[in-house]
Amino acid sequence: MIPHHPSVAAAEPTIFARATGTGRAAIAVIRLSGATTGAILDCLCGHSRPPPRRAVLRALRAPTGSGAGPHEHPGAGLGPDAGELLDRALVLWFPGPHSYTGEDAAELHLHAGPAVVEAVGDALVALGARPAEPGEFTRRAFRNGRLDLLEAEGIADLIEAETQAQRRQALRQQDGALSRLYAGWADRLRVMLAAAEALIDFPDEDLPPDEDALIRAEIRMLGEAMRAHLRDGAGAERLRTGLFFAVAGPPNAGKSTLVNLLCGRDAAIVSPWAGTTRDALEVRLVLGDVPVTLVDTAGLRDTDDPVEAEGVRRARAHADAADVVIRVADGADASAAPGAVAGGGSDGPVSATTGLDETGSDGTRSGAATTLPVWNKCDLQPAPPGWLGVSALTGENVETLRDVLAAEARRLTASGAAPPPTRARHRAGIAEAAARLEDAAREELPELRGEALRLAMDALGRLTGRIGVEDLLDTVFNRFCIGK
Ligand SMILES: Nc1nc2c(c(=O)[nH]1)N(C=O)[C@@H](CNc1ccc(C(=O)N[C@@H](CCC(=O)O)C(=O)O)cc1)CN2
Ligand SMILES: Nc1nc2c(ncn2[C@@H]2O[C@H](COP(=O)(O)OP(=O)(O)OP(=O)(O)O)[C@@H](O)[C@H]2O)c(=O)[nH]1
Ligand SMILES: [Mg+2]
Repeated sequence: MIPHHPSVAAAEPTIFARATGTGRAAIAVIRLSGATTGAILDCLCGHSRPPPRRAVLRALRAPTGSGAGPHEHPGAGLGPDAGELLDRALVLWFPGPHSYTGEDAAELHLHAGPAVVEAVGDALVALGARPAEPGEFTRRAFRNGRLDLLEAEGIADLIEAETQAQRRQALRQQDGALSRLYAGWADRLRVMLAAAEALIDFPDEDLPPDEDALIRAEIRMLGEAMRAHLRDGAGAERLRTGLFFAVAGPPNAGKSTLVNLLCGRDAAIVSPWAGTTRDALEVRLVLGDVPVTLVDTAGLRDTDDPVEAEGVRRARAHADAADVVIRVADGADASAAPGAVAGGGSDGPVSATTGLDETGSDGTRSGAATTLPVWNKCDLQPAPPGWLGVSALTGENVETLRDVLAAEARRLTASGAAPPPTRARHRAGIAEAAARLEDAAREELPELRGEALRLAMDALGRLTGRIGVEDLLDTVFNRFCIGK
């Protein structure tokens, strides 16, 4: 870095970050991106920069003078002298624009010892690079047009994916499926907008009389496609974030015993005394290829104990917010007959497939979509009709319960074949675009219709991160031959 050279000073600083996780590992990958990457590599590798896109073994040496500390001279160490050996590492050089970020970039595949990583990081800082912010490589890739916002989100989801279903959904979005769908809609909008613009510029000529009706029909069809997309999408968003299942019911019903059985470890305290569980206890499991947080809660009852009362309050809050409530009845309790179960909100067992309101009108996920009535201790007393009888003690029917829960998890996260929206941001953007299309279909004046269509396009443009003003000019110009 040469601070006073304007073209260099204007360039983005070169950034670096460890791309692999911390903790004990064999290899640590440090990636670099930015204009001075090549010069930094030259210095580290004793002026023997590897050929592009080839993994080559190099002795990495500290820049001379780096012992003086990182803040001395940003350009220090770019000279020819070799300093202390830091590691023998595999080095990759990705000259821009054919790199992940589109900038000059590199990777250093180091031995993963913390001292090695620290020494190389210090050397990079001494050579004028700075540690990257979270997501900064992908942010640069986006700014350089390597991917759009939706694809960048897909990458984030791919990194987070815990199950194969999540991986498939993320990969599809990373591959541009959602981008292509929205870009196709934006193309259709551009044609409509061009038609509206033509009416403004040439109000009396060129357009057949039924053109107006055709444009309106096309606007309505596109709006309907967007609304169908929104209807399809709640499951995809739930698959991305995972589900919450609450285990609720009266004290001593065996809720904690059941939770331990489902997660396969001794997570919750079990005792023969009612009121054992007070704090809500979360365990993570995978059901139907969906990550599920299972919440064990305090038994629901009236109590004078303020601590237990707070537990009961939290239990109800968890049941209200959960995607599925597993309502456990105490089969050993004579008063546990259907209709006498405490705290579930409604009387008696509720079918696992009723009470669904998949998506609120604002597109948010709804609470307590499903209640599953489970009759525990069926080893003592068989389940009445409408209840799934299980025994957390003997394990009887617990695998059936797991299957039912897995089916419910799959059902709640299902989406249609088309790429679905996977974030609230997508729903909000598409809902906005659909609303502006409704405006456009209503408008009589071409100017106002054009404005509504433009707002719809902006909403789509914000989803991909590209607002296509230039594209719009091109389309009007090309398709309608205005200059003719
Ligand atoms: N070592 C390593 N593994 C990795 C990554 C990485 O950056 N480094 N990735 C990081 O996310 C993912 C792979 N994604 C990548 C995407 C594009 C390019 C790239 O260099 N693209 C160039 C050249 C393409 C080509 O040779 O065909 C380009 O698109 O112009 C590299 C990695 C997963 N695995
Ligand atoms: N016979 C029989 N006993 C069970 C069964 N499941 C649990 N128990 C017993 O019931 C008692 C209560 O079990 P917990 O799992 O602590 O019940 P809980 O619903 O979590 O109770 P709270 O936390 O107090 O609300 C314990 O003694 C368990 O061993 C079962 O299926 N059959
Ligand atoms: Mg308990």
